[in-house]
Formats: sequence, C-alpha cells, structure tokens
Amino acid sequence: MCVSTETLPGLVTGTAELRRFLHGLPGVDQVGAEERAARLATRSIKKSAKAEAIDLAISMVDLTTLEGADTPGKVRALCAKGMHPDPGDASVPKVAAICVYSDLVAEAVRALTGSGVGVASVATAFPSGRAPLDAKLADTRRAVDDGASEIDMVIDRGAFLAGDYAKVYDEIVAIKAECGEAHLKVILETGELVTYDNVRRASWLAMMAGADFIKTSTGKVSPAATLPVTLVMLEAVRDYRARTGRQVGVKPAGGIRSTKDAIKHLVLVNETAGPDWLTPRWFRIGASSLLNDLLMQRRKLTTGVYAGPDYFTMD
Ligand SMILES: O=C[C@H](O)COP(=O)(O)O
Repeated sequence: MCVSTETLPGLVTGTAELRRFLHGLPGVDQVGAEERAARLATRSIKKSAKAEAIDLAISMVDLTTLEGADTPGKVRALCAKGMHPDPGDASVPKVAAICVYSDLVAEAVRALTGSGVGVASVATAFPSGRAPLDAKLADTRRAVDDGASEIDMVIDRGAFLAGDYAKVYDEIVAIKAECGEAHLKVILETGELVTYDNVRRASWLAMMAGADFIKTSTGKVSPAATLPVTLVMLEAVRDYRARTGRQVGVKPAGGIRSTKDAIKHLVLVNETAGPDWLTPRWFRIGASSLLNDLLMQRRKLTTGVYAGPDYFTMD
C-alpha cells in the first residue's frame, strides 16, 4: 500500500495506521444526526430565496441516465435538455453535467461541445464494482480518452466491510491516476455501508486517497441519498478541509426527485459544510428525474401557473 502524503500530509503512513486512523474518528451520534437532518428539513424559505434555490439546484444537477436500455439517441436528447432545460425560457441555467455509462461518453461529448456542461461517466464496473482492477482501470481510461470530464467510480464495498481499507484506498489511488485532468467522484454506496460510522470512515478514506468528490450512491441500491447520510458526508468534507486545507465536493444521488428534497439538501449544505460548498463546483445532485419538477416549480413561481409534467420533455 502506498499512502499518499499529498492528500493527507503526515496523518497516516501505512496500512495499520490507516486502520487506526479511521477507527479513531469520532463516532457518529445516530440520533443526533437524524434529529438535526430532520430539523433542518423543516426550515421554510422565503419566495425570493426559493427562486434562487431552484436555479442553484438546476445548476447543480448531474442529469443522469444509467439504464441498460440507454441509446445514443436518448443521450443526445438528455444533452439537449441539460444545455437548455426549458427551451421556452433562456434564463433557466444549464445543468452541471450529463452522467452516462462509459460507452456513451463520446456521444455526450459531441452533443455538449462548447456548452460548458460536463460529461460524467460512471466507471469501475458500476454499480456493483465487482471486476478485476485492470478492467476497472480500462473502463476509466476509455471514458477519459473519450472526453469525460468527470469519473464516478464505486468503491469495493466488500473489501471495505471486511476491513480491508488498504485495498479500497489503493484502488481509488489507481483510478485517480487514470483520471488525468478529469475530476474523480467516489461513490460510497452508503445504503450498503450499514452504519453512519462506516459512512464517515469511507468518506475520509476516499478523500485521503484523492477523491475530488464523495458521492452517496449509485441509485441502484436502496436506501440511496438520505438527509442524515448527506449530513455525515458534509461534516466529513468540512472537517477534512479544516485538517488538510483541501476542499472536496459532495454529491448525493439516487431518489432525489422533488424540488422540496433538493432544497432540503441545499439547506443542509449551508448549515453543515457552509456556503463555500453552495456552488456546482463543490456540490452536485445526481438525479434522473428531478429536473422536471424543478422546472415546474420554477415556472409556477415566475408565472403563477402550474405547468403540468407534459409541458417539459421527459428527463
Ligand atoms: O447518479 C445518479 C443516480 O443514478 C440517479 O438516481 P435516480 O434515478 O434515483 O435519480
């Protein structure tokens, strides 16, 4: 194992120390985290703040399609939607990125050229993560060569839950090296990690190995992004920056479908990690069907009329 001294200078230097370090992190107060998340979720916000929050949320969306039935045509349609979410209203911001499987990256890159919308690719045998490392590296390389600006990798949850943190760490380091200029988002698949303590440990492990973002879920496992889990991850990036000076982003993904849910997440970001994270550079929402609800609520706020889902193209 080769613990990077760049990402966490001087904190850990080997396998045993890594384990000691992760198990030495303070435990998560489960009741406290759930209560705090629930309390923040009931915060009401003013109409003017709501309009701003909706636009911010749109600009943070990683508009996602991760289905076996995906086609180049579906990806092109999603890209068109991501660049101009409401063709009838040019003031609607574009989304942050389009998220696709690696074989569809080139199609998305062609469709988005010059738009400023990123292309994120899931990689490393998404969603299970069960493949030999060389296959995961090849998957990542292919996506980067085809122009992906962001790679969303999954961790080896089997190794993590067995306590083989060095294996998980080394795999992240190896994938990061394949990413080149592309940002690396590390998916923890929190629904499989069982405890909040594990979520905190996996967050630190991913950041120490060089993650640019930590992401909750693949969207294929339930529960996916929950508010308490996102809260624990936001605390981790806040504490990691305080300790190392390096800022890491957070991406809840999976099951976020309504404007209400998106706004609850933004309140959580503001109150936990702080306003420095309230930008698409540092916070994303991975979602396949949230955008239409954001557009409907936006239109309701600006016109007073509630446009039905038929008004907008399918996500
Ligand atoms: O990374 C994003 C997720 O796969 C999307 O999940 P969702 O379909 O529940 O929105």
